[in-house]
Amino acid sequence: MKSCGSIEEVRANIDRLDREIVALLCERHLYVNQAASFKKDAEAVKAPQRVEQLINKVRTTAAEHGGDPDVIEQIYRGIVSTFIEHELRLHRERTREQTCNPENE
Ligand SMILES: O=C(O)C(=O)C[C@]1(C(=O)O)C=C[C@@H](O)C=C1
Repeated sequence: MKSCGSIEEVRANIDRLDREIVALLCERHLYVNQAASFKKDAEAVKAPQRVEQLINKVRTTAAEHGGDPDVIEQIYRGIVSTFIEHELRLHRERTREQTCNPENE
């Protein structure tokens, strides 16, 4: 990270990083969508043990980068709970499609 000489330079760097972060979040979202199709019920979608495991991993990664593990944990809890909500909706829609489709009877 370089030291900036103006707020414009700071914001240009934030914008540059946001483009990368959003692209990575979009790729992450595609994998989360795939995860939903491997799950049987809402409990499996929530996967609380996996959430705690990944929180521990991102806390470690934050520390390795000289970051603040508490801030990163807070950000990730927001990301994962948003994905869980989306995954639950996807799962409900798929379950409804399967029960309503006569070919599945
Ligand atoms: O790993 C999974 O099972 C996922 O569905 C992905 C993910 C995530 O965003 O990382 C989302 C929902 C689960 O609560 C756990 C993790």
